[in-house]
Amino acid sequence: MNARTPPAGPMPAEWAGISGSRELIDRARDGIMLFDADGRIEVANPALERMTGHPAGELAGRMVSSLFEAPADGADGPSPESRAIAQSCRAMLRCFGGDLLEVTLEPIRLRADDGRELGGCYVFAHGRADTAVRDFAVMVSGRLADSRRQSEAAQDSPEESGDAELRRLQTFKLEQAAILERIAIDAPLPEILEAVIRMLESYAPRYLCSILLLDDSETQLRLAAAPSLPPAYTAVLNGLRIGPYAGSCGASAYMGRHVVAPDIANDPLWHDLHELREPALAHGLRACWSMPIFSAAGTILGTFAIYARSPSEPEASELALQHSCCHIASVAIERKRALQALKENEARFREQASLLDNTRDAIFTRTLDGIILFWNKGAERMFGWTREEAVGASARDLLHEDDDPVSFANNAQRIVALGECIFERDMRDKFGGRFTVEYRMMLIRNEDGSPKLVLATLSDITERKKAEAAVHQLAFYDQLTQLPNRRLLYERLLHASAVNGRVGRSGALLLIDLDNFKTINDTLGHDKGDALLQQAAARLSRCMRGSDTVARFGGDEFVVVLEELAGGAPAAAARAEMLARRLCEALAEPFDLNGYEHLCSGSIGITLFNGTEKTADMLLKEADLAMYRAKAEGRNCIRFFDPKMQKALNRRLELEADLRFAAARNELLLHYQPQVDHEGRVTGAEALLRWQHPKKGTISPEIFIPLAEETGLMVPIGQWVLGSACSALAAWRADPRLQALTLAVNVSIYEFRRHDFVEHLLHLLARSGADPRRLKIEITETVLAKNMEDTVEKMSALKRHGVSFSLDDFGTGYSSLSYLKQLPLDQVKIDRSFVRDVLADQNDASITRTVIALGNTLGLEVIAEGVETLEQQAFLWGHGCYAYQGYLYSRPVPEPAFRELAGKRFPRPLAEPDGEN
Ligand SMILES: Nc1nc2c(ncn2[C@@H]2O[C@@H]3COP(=O)(O)O[C@H]4[C@@H](O)[C@H](n5cnc6c(=O)[nH]c(N)nc65)O[C@@H]4COP(=O)(O)O[C@H]3[C@H]2O)c(=O)[nH]1
Repeated sequence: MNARTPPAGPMPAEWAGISGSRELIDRARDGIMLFDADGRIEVANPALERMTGHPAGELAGRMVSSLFEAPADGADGPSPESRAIAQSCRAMLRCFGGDLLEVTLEPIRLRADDGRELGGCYVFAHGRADTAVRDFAVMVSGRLADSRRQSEAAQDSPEESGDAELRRLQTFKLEQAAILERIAIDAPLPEILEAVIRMLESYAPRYLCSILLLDDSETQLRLAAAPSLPPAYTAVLNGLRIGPYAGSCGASAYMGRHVVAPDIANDPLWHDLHELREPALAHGLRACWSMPIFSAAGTILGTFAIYARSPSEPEASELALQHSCCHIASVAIERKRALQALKENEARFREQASLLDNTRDAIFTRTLDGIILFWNKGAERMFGWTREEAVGASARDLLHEDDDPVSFANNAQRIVALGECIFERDMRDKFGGRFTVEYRMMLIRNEDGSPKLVLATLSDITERKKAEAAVHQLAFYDQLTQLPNRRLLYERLLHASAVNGRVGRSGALLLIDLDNFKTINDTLGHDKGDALLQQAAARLSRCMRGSDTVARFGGDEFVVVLEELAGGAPAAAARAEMLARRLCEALAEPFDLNGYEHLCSGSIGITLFNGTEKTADMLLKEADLAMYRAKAEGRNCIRFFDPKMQKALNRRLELEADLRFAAARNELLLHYQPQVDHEGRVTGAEALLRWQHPKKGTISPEIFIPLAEETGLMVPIGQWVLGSACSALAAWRADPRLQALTLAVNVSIYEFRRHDFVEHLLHLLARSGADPRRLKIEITETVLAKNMEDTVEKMSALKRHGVSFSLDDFGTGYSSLSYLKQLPLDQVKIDRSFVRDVLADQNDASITRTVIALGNTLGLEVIAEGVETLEQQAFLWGHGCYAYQGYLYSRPVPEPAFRELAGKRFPRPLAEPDGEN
């Protein structure tokens, strides 16, 4: 545009050239007026009349300025003289009746080539002017100028040039529509951009155009379309850096505005751009006007450049065309990018969905009402419903959520409240198959935070649950009877005592022992023993209520915990006894052990509890004591624990604790009781263990030996005894009075059974230097009862080293005498219980005689213990027993006293007493 413009002349006749465009102007939504160089209105369209309320046709002929108040934005008034092309502004329009209306004004000024003012066109809009209308108005105005030029040059008839213009314009519009259609059908972008360029180039054949797009780095422009520009030039143009002096396009993209280089050869923007400028000039490109292509959001997408072959500046019409092309290009680029983004999103979504399909878990989404929206392959596999069947269906129906409506409703509430919840649930598939899942629900929210939908992830944990159940079964249940085992019993007992203590209720613990079970196992075999335990367990369970527990405590012992016994202690005891009777009756029914009928009974010990002051162990001990009382009192009976038992129990517990350290504290010692022959000579001694308790004085072995045997202390104590006896024997070797004596030592079955008993004893003998031939081991019949082979083997091994054996308490056991022949014994000992009444009791006398005869027959020495009187001695002597031990000679004494006794001669038995039995 030439700035040195001469004053405007009269209204040119060329206005008639727009007559063919009137229809378009009249139909426009925005107000349009055309005015001459003096500012007199020539044309005002109906939209403008509607806006201002001026009657139709009344505006034509008025001065433009009469319609305006001062401009609203404080800029210069929109008089034709003061407005530049294409600068929109706010203006106040004076309406019919005087009201003011604020509008957006798009002014377009028209000048002749010689700079004369030709008039102008104003477009009024309430908001932003319709770009299409604006472009159109600009174009019409531009065409007016062209038309005037042509009429001046050719003096053609105005109607003809107006028609030609209208045809070109219609062609342009048709092409524009065709391009929009191609955009709509998603034709390739380069094709569309090229069509946009061709549209302009065919409308204005003297120009060549290019479209460059900003690359991802936003620092360079890439060639997108330039069909008519020479390839040698476009090759250099491609990759143009943007910047303030980077040619028309580089500067336009950099500054974000229209940049005009009227003469490339002299333009400062092109000055430093030799590599581009030279080829441009070489190919006859002299002017370049570049316009940024904006996105709807206002960011720069690229540039649209028009090249002219002679130095020039754009006319209003050319600017309008360029603007229009930029607009179409922007729509095409943005739509293409949006479609591309959509496609990428879709691809990403499909990829994510296929990832979801690869998981083993079932994943689905549903609305808050339960309508399924998404259903992955895992869900198809888990539930058997295909995606087509599931999407749109109700989760309630598909997943049988009504199976447990309460828990489901609770979880649905929880998820809305907490946003997430996890629970385990049994489910059913389409075909009725059942399985267990870990069900995770997560609430997905809308952007405003309101609940949108629920994402559910379900993992099948059926196998894990089974494995857990199997582990639990192994850990807490007895495998033979399937009853709770000892560990679970302790837990239940703990729980029962805690609950009962809280609510002030009583409970009872029953310990049931099957009478003579060991005999069944030993005589009938383990399979029958197992069958008996299984059937007994089933019978006991049948007598129980749901709240009670029957457990297998081990071996043939069962424990019952009665948790909820109503009433006080007496009522609870009565109830417990009643149940115990029922249990006894149940056990009394004959058992069918794989075809073998067996009658059984049980002994039951009961203790009551109602709080936690007694531990599970204490309760079990109490029931155990009561059960032993029941057994001692004839089996098949029921006994309650009473506090006296408790006292005894306490004493026993204390003693046990003390006994544990007795050897270490040197509280154990050996006493020696002489053994005498029929000549009255001391032949040996029996070593008898004594416990010198620091507070309780001497404690009898008859009290502490059974305790040691029960508590596992017998082995270390027995080892101490054997060690001490060996040491004594070794010491005796040096004393002529003692060196020929034997020393009898009691060995418990618990010591004898140990696999290394022989080695250990031989080691003690060797270490001490004692003569094995002087050591006599006293064993009881219980040693013989089990594993005869092992017993014979051990005895024989020791015998080979000179150790001899005496059978203690002979006659008191139940064992058959026949095995005596198999044993490498040296001596049998008549139990002192027979000797005591041998003169008074016929039975004892005859047993004593039989034992002596048997011993003699087998070639074994017979010794009698507990000989207190000369009469007893005489009886024994008279029936062939020539060795004695008893208070008649001496009580067990400490070693120094025994040394004295060893040299002593006791009176020999002279004759049998009168009145022999
Ligand atoms: N009424 C009466 N009693 C007499 C008479 N002569 C001896 N006695 C007692 O009879 C018991 C004999 O020992 P036992 O039958 O082996 O019976 C022993 C034995 O079974 C066990 N015992 C003692 N010391 C040991 C030991 O070191 N190891 C093992 N395993 N058991 C032992 O303790 C039991 C009791 O031992 P003690 O109390 O020492 O009792 C001793 C002894 O003091 C008598 O004329 N009249």
